[in-house]
Amino acid sequence: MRIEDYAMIGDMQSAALVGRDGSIDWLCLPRFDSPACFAALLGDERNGSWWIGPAGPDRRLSTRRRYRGDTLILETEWDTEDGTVRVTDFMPPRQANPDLVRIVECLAGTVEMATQVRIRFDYGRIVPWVRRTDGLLQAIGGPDSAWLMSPVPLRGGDYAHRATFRMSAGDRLPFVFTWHPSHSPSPEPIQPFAELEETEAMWQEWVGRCDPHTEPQWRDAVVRSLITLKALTYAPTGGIVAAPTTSLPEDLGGVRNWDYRYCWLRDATMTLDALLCAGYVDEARDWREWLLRAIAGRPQDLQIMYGVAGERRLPELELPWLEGYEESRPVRIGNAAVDQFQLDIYGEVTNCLFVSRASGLAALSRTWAIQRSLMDFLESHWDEPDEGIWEVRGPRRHFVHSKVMAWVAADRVIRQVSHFGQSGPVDRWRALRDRIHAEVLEKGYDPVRETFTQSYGSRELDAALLLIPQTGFLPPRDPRVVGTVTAVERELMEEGLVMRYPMAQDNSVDGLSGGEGMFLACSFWLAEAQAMIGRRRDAVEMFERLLSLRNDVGLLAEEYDPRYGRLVGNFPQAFSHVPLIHTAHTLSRASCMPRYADLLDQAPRA
Ligand SMILES: OC[C@H]1O[C@H](O[C@H]2O[C@H](CO)[C@@H](O)[C@H](O)[C@H]2O)[C@H](O)[C@@H](O)[C@@H]1O
Repeated sequence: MRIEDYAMIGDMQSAALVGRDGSIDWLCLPRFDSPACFAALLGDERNGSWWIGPAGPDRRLSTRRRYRGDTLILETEWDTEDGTVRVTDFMPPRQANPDLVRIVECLAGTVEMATQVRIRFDYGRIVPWVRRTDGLLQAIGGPDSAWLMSPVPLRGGDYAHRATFRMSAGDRLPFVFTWHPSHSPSPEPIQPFAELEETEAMWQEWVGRCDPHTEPQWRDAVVRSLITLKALTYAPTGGIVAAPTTSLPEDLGGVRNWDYRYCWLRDATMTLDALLCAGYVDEARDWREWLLRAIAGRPQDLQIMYGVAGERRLPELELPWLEGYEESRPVRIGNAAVDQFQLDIYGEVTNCLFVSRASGLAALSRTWAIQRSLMDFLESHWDEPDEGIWEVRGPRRHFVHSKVMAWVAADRVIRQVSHFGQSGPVDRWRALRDRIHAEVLEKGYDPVRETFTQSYGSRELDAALLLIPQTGFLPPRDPRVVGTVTAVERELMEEGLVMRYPMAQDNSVDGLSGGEGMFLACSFWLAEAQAMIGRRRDAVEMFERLLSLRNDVGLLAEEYDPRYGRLVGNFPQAFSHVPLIHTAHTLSRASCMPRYADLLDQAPRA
C-alpha cells in the first residue's frame, strides 16, 4: 500500500494508520512511542494488522473515504455488486485505557463482510496468548494486553482470528479494541455509539474555536492541517511529536529511515507557531509547561529532542525482524540525533516563547529565567560548528541558517526586555546580536552569486535559507534575500519542487548513502518567501501545486518523490502541515509581511 493510501485516527496520546483497503497497519500503545501492536506497515500482515472490508474482492466496485466533517473520525465506504457498506474508525479521547472503535454499517443492499485480526506486540514480534470467550478476544504478551469486543464470533487459525458476516441495509455492528497493561484489571467496556457522538462533539468544539485567518478556498486544507497537528500533541504533557510513525523511508528501498515519534524543539515550536496563528493559546501554554519540565537543569544539558514526557534517553536501535516499508531497511526506533548540537533550536525556542507572550500568554518568571540561561550558554557557543536544522550525520559545519537562528535568539530576548519589561544584560545581547549579524553577512553571503550559502565558505545552497525573511534578520525585499530566493529556484528546484540541499556524490554533507525525495516544507518556504518578496502569483502557483500533493484526506508526508509520484517519509508529518498553514496565512493577508512583524506591532506593551 502506498503511504498516501493511509489515513490517521488518534486520541492525542497515540495514532493508528488505516489503509484505504480497511486495514489498520500501524498502532503503538499506550503512547505514540510505545511498541506497536499492529506493525504490518513496516513488514507484512504477520507483524500485526486488523482488516475489515467486504468479503470477495471481485465483488467490490469502488472505495471512497473522508473524515467526517472537521473531525478525526474516518469513514471508508465500499460500493459492491451487492450493496454499499461503511466502516467508521476512530479513537475516543482517552479515558482509563486506549480504545479503537470500528463501526460497520450497511447503507444499501445486503453485503457479505469479513474481518481478520493479528495482534503482535513489541513491533510485530510477539505472538500473544489469545483466549476467546463469547464476543471477546483477549491477547496477552509480556507487559501488554489487548481486548477485542466483537459483535460476531471470531474463528482462530493460522495465528489469526477471522469472521465473515452478512449485513443488510440499516445494520450497524461495533467492534472495540482496547489496550491495557497486562497486570491491571480487565478494562471497563465502553459504549461505542455514545463515544462516537462524544468524539465528534469534541472535535467540532475544538475546530469551532479556531480562527483560520485564511481565504475561503484554502480553509479546508488549513483546518485539516490544524486537526492533524492537534492529533500529534500528547495530551497528558503538552509535548508534540514530529509524526506518529517510524522508518517510513525518505528514499524508497534506502537507509534514510528515522523514528519521528518524539518531541523536537524545532518541530514543536514551529507547530505552536501555526496553532497560535489560528488562535490556539491553550496548546502553547501546555507546551510551555512541557518545555519547562523537559529542559529543567543546566543549559549545557539542553537536548534538541525529548520523549513525549520529557525523557532524555532515546537510544537508536534497529529492529531486524521487520523487513521495512517496501524493504527500506533498517527499521529504527529511537533517534541518534538526540545527542547532536543544533544551534537553531535556541532561536526557535526564544522566538516561540516571545510569540506566545505576544499572543497573550501570561509571563512566568521561570520561563524568563530559562531564556536567560539559554542565552548565557549561547554567548559562549554560538560560534561553534553544529549539525544544523537537517541533523546531518556528516561533519559539523558553520551552517548559515544556524547562525541566523542564533541571531534570532538574541533578537527575541532583547524584544522581551523592550516589549514586556523583562530585565537582563541587554547591552551585551545587543552587542552579540550585532556581531552575529555582521559575521553572517561577511562569511555566509556570496556577493558574486548574490546568495547566502549553506555554510561559511561553501558554494552550496540550502533551502533553510528561505526562512531568513521570516525571521526579521533582513527585510524581505533586501536584495540579498531576493538573490537567495532566486538562487534557490535556480539551483535547488527539480520537477517544480525544492530539495533541502544538493545531494553530493560523496554524501559529504549529510553522511548518508542514497538520495531522498523533495522535503515538502522547503517548497512551502519558497512559496512564503516568494509572497514576501512581492511575487504573489508565483507563490500561489507553488502553494496550489503543494496542495495537490496531499492525499485524498488532506494529509502530507515529510517528502514527495517525483521519480515515483509518491509521498515518502514519515506520515503524516507536522513539519509539512505547519508551513502549509503558515503559507495560507501569509497569502491571505493584505500585505505579505513576515508573521512576526505583525505580531510585534500588535504585541501588548508592558
Ligand atoms: O537527514 C538526517 C536526519 O533526518 C531526520 O531529521 C529530519 O526530521 C526531523 C524531525 O522532523 C527534523 O527536525 C529535521 O530537520 C529533519 O532533518 C532524523 O530525525 C535524523 O535522525 C537524521 O539525522
